[in-house]
Amino acid sequence: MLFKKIAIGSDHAGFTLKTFLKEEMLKKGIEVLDLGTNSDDSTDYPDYAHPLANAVENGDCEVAIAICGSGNGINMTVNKHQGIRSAVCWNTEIAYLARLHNNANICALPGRFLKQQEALKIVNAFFTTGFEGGRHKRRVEKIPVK
Ligand SMILES: O=C(CO)[C@H](O)[C@H](O)COP(=O)(O)O
Repeated sequence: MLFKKIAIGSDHAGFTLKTFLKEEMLKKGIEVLDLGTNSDDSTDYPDYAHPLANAVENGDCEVAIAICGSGNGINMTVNKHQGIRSAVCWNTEIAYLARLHNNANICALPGRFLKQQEALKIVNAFFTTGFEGGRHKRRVEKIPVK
């Protein structure tokens, strides 16, 4: 694992997977900042996405896991923040490339479409892969709207 502390957040559709992944990260000795939600009662994903993005932007954590039902809404929301590069990761190869080529700092997961063990493999791929730099650095630097 490249990171000692991560943040995690979800809406109601991601709550069960968030709980599972948080426990798995804690077992590995990773510190976890859990920004909610705290039950499967219906919620609005932006209410959890913005605090999660803020935690990464302000340096509380280098990386985070964001979960909603499809992964899309929470991904769209965190990507509104200038310092965030979030990728919806639905398999290990996508997670690997999100880090290697895109230097992604948030792993967005579709909680309603992943089995827990699949999600764990995806997160492990994300957290163990470094940024390749080189030509990818030039491209990543061109992402922000000036
Ligand atoms: O995936 C999501 C956003 O992209 C949400 O988790 C999903 O829209 C929630 O749906 P519902 O209110 O019907 O449980």
